[in-house]
Amino acid sequence: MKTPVIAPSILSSDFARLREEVDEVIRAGCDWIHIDVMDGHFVPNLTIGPPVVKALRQHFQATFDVHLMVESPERWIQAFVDAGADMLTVHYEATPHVHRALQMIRECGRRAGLALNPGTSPDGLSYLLADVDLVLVMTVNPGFGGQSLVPSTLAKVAEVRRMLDDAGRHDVHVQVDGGIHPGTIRQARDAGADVFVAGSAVFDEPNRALAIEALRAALRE
Ligand SMILES: O=C(CO)[C@H](O)[C@H](O)COP(=O)(O)O
Ligand SMILES: [Co+2]
Repeated sequence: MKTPVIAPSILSSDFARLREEVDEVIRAGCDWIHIDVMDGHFVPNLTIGPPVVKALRQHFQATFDVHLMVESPERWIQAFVDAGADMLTVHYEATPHVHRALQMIRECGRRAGLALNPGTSPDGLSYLLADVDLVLVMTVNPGFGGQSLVPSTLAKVAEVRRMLDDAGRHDVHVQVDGGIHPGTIRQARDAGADVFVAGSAVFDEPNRALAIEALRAALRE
């Protein structure tokens, strides 16, 4: 089984203290920093753009996992690469040119992720298995933190892991995002996920080290 990756989503952090918030979760032992980019079109919320990623990159060497919830993400790939993203995840539903978007990310020397909304079938993934380093199975509808995990998405996690295994792509990460906390993380792991995004479960807790440890402890149970 792959080593679990804990990726706090800064969407739930205090944006007025963003640098301190990121510093705190890195010191608390998180693995990646998950950055939610929303454009007000693909999802009904607006968040972070390349300047904020660039500003954080001046201070941190951690892995920046950039989740692009934007229409036509291919327009933004170069800007986020230049800003310091290590991996970029695009939504299957956000562009008719998803294969090209994944190719562009890899041509920039970055890891490419493909995200599937709760209502999206993983069938299309079968044509993209060679082009992904990560599959993000959204466990909530994208747009906001603090939602409850949609239970039907866990069967999709298992299906995606099976497709990857059948294709010999054991190296590909399966990420879950939304509603992950100590009470749900183990189910997601048992379904086949190895990367766990957690926003409110980390940033709504006063002690972030304890919050991250609670997630890891739930995985060990
Ligand atoms: O992509 C996202 C929302 O679209 C966030 O990463 C996700 O919602 C994390 O928040 P929480 O852990 O509080 O559910
Ligand atoms: Co996200």
